[in-house]
Amino acid sequence: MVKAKRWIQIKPFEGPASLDNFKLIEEELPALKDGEILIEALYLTVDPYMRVFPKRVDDTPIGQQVARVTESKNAAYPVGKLVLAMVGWRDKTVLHPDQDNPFYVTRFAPKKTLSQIPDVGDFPSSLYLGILGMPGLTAYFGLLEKCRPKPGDVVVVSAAAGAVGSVVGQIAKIKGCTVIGSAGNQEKIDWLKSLGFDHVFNYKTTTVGQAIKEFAPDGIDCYFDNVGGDYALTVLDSLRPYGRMCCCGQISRYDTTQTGPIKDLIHTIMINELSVSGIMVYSYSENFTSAQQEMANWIKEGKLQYRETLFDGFTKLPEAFLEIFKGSSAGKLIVKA
Ligand SMILES: NC(=O)C1=CN([C@@H]2O[C@H](COP(=O)(O)OP(=O)(O)OC[C@H]3O[C@@H](n4cnc5c(N)ncnc54)[C@H](OP(=O)(O)O)[C@@H]3O)[C@@H](O)[C@H]2O)C=CC1
Ligand SMILES: CCCCCC(=O)/C=C/[C@@H]1[C@@H](C/C=C\CCCC(=O)O)[C@@H](O)C[C@H]1O
Repeated sequence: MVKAKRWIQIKPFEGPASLDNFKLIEEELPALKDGEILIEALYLTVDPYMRVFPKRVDDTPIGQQVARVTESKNAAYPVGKLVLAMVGWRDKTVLHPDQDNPFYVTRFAPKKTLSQIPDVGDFPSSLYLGILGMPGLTAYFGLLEKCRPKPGDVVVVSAAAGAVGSVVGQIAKIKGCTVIGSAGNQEKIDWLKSLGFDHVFNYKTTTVGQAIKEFAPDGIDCYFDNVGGDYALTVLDSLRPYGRMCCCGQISRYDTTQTGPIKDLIHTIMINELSVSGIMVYSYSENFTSAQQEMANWIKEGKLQYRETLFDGFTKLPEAFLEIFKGSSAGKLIVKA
């Protein structure tokens, strides 16, 4: 019998998430049936949506992991093979490779629990949870398909030092844009400047309105919104005619019970003929591999850089998750099991 650990959420979030919301349990896994495999987590992702996505299986928080097959009754999945699995915060899992993803919701999640690691080059496998995985793909499609940047455009990106924002800003530079990013501490600001961002400001000490006045007095062409709230409303109001906004996330609103004021955006959108689009990255599933290949090439050519903040140990999952909302680390947050 194999003993496995998994985290469960023992009480709903009320206000900011805390360690008390989670508990680690141990249980025995069933023996493998024909066709099934046992996988063991190598790297687990923590992402902002985990704070608000309502779905749970066995009270286990949602999430993808890079895992290794360690026992197999399925010839297509030999021991040692690496896979991507949407099984939540579990260190070991018995599953059938063809099984449907219990977290599946149209456009919001992969249809199957298991996905293949794309063959785009020799990279550390943790990157398939970050720059070559869901967050990187969100940046790629959100920027290129929704913001449609042209050379010379002024692009603003919020939460710019995060897994999504840092890729957005770099791709915008590859496309010849002027990039303005924001982050919450000096270390992140220095990193973003080293990546080639033209202007970076600390949104905790400079309002986005002040930053726009200083760095983009003639207005903005593209806004990649990761934070929502008043920040988003301010940038929306500074978009030039035919400006594009990609509404990617509202992290400023996730870790709280409060909701902010809703303003009437319709007039602004109409009068400036703005395209304000939502994005759900899995709508682009069919084009993932070509996007991953292009980003992999950019990484190899030194045009795209990545950064990871690693938490060491499966027991660190809740701590890593809370870190998202503290905002003190840059790049992709990953837990090494
Ligand atoms: N639509 C889609 O398909 C997807 C959307 N997303 C969304 O993209 C956004 C970024 O995700 P990702 O890059 O993975 O996140 P990360 O966890 O990498 O980065 C999160 C960062 O957001 C900033 N932040 C945290 N709390 C707040 C707050 N209250 N107000 C303002 N900023 C805050 C912090 O940086 P700092 O304070 O230094 O700026 C923090 O480090 C999220 O809103 C997420 O939901 C992500 C993936 C897919
Ligand atoms: C719900 C707030 C998060 C929105 C932005 C975001 O981070 C999206 C990430 C998706 C995620 C699915 C998340 C939420 C879907 C909500 C569905 C519902 O029924 O309310 C996951 O699939 C990876 C990203 O595509």
